[in-house]
Amino acid sequence: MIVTVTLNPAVDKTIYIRDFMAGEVNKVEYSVVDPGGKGINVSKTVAEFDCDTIALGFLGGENGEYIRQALKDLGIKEKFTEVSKNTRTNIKIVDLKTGDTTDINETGGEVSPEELKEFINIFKRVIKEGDIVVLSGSVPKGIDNNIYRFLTEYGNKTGCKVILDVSSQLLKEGIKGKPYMIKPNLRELEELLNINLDTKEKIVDVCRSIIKEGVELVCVSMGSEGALLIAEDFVLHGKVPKVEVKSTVGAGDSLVAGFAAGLSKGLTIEKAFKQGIAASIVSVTKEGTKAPTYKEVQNVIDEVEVSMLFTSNYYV
Ligand SMILES: Nc1ncnc2c1ncn2[C@@H]1O[C@H](COP(=O)(O)OP(=O)(O)O)[C@@H](O)[C@H]1O
Ligand SMILES: O=P(O)(O)OC[C@H]1O[C@](O)(COP(=O)(O)O)[C@@H](O)[C@@H]1O
Repeated sequence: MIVTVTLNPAVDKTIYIRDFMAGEVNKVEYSVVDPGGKGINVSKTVAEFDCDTIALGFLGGENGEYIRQALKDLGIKEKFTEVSKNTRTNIKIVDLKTGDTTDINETGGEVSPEELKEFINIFKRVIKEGDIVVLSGSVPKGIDNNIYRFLTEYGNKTGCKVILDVSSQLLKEGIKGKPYMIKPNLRELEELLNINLDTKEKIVDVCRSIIKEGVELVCVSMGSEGALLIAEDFVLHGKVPKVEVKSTVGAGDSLVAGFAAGLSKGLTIEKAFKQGIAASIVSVTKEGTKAPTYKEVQNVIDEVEVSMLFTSNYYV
């Protein structure tokens, strides 16, 4: 089972504008709406891979109802904790001329201590030995920065593989729980360490120090430059072909999803990584945060070039 946790889901509204200019009147060409939030996007994609998945977290109000119904329509199981505050709406502005995306993310309504307690009880009841647990995204008000450390430690104790895709202080604290894998993008990694990472060697070195803290794998996504997968004794680089970008929103989630789906089906780490990258490539060619299908991913998988950059103690 792939259990996803989205503590701060969102209705993602992606607005397509040609030549977007902040501070000016902009004409919307068209827009799309999707159930979103990082863990939910992962569940949407792994479900396309025929993996058993369940989505957990908080949902409330009209937006919460919309997401619940959308997941039901997609045949995705969920056990979200109902909260009193309406789930947020995140606006994504995609410039049809440049392909650039501007994210306008709401913070998310406050979660009460009782609601948090209920979620934790559900989490403890749902996860089982052998599950892959994906913990992703920001947290709404009312939740401490150490929540992911707690959930990761509980997941480890239960015998799950925990994948953590969060940023800033949440990532710093979460690493202390020793997740199986973290997936920062390059900007998030630089922010975490307050350092400029302008070469692959520098990235590998800092990731190795994170691995020393008890994380097994660090997957650093680098947008159109592909991604690195760093372990104690190897480094893989996945290169991506040039594609027509419709929306980069959810690309990282698709990478995590393709990887998690691969692991749950018993693929090697290298093959799972390749599948994750292929899923992320398909994701950027789709509007909004529409999930890549299994067939679409298999159609591009041979275009992903995965090479070994480093083994044991020398660069190859
Ligand atoms: N412009 C792009 N062209 C091709 N692939 C892309 C592009 N942007 C992102 N990707 C793919 O999506 C992955 C995740 O994107 P990235 O922007 O690094 O993460 P996040 O969405 O978490 O910020 C990348 O590693 C890459 O495989
Ligand atoms: O929880 P956060 O960090 O505020 O991010 C939420 C946003 O991230 C997304 O899940 C997209 O994430 P990625 O582009 O990093 O894959 C959107 O669906 C959502 O609006």
